[in-house]
Amino acid sequence: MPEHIADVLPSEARKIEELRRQMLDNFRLYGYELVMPPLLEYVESLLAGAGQDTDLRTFKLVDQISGRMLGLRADMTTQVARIDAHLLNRNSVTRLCYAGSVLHTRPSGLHATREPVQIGAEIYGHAGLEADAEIQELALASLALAGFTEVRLDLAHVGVLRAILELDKAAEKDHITIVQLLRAKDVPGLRELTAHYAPTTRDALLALPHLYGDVDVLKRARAELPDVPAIAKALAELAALSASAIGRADVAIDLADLRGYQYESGAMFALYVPGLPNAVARGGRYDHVGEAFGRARPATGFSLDLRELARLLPTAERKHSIRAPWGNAPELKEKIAELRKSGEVVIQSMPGHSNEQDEFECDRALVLDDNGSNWILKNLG
Ligand SMILES: N[C@@H](Cc1c[nH]c[nH+]1)C(=O)O
Repeated sequence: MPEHIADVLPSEARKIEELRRQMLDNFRLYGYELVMPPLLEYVESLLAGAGQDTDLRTFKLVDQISGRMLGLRADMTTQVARIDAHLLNRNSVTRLCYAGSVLHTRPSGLHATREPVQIGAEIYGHAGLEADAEIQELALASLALAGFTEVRLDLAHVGVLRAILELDKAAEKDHITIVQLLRAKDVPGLRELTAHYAPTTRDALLALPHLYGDVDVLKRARAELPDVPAIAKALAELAALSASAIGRADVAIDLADLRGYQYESGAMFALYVPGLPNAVARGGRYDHVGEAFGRARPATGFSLDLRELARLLPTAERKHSIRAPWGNAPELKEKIAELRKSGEVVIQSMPGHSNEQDEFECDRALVLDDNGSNWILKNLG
């Protein structure tokens, strides 16, 4: 097997599948419609509106039919945005959800898989914070379904850095380097790069790595960052979103968090659970991806990797099941069908073999009673 590619064996597969069903069912309760974008498509449409990171993470191959370059999806969010922009052509609010494998050319961490199972939900057509708040609530509800009670919500906002850069042409030119330095929290590097910038820009950029902590950070940010409408608006949005998460997660603000800086255009969040240093779920606003498909639509959503989440959960208990003989007798077949209909797992033994499963534990057997006329259940001690 290639590195960071692996089979998913029964007990793990069961955990992933159970989570997938629970989360999709919950999305449905909020009115999200399921879509299934293709595993691969032309690279231009796959990467439309996405950043350089997604490009580097995307496996590419040549299409034998068209001779054009195809990409294997590394993130389903842009595909779902394309579906909203091109195919649905609705003007009102559209809620879409999805679940499927994505592929990464390189793993995102030491133990990360290169084939995550991505699940997520997106809202199109509403620019207000209500949509962001619903997505945030859905992401938290998804982790609650998986059994995580201690969750930290980190909030960030693309608008803050963008507004600072707009104040200074020199800084705008160094945009990509600045993002890299901020991501690495490399303050000395940042100090060197910003030495010749206007003092307000320099001070603002150097303040960002320190603007991390509980919601009081927002007050500090108002005092330390330039007093321009775009920054005030971003900070107000973060205040509102942190208020809507109170009681459901520990909220932290991180104004230098740019790890998901791909297509995002507004407030972003990351969810953390104990035992894992990386975020288990990410989301945020990305209003400009639709434009790349010719139809600007406000957009916000979140996604997470079910494989990674399942890894953090204890092994699922083996399901109690019933062992039955193999046979053609109508009474036996009828009895087995009846038990299965009632939700019991009935495993018929193949002649000459015993059963071996990771997932099921046969605690009962279907046997003929003493008269040899009725099929009854016998407890296996
Ligand atoms: N797909 C993004 C998260 C996201 C979903 N919708 C908007 N943002 C990611 O994997 O980081």
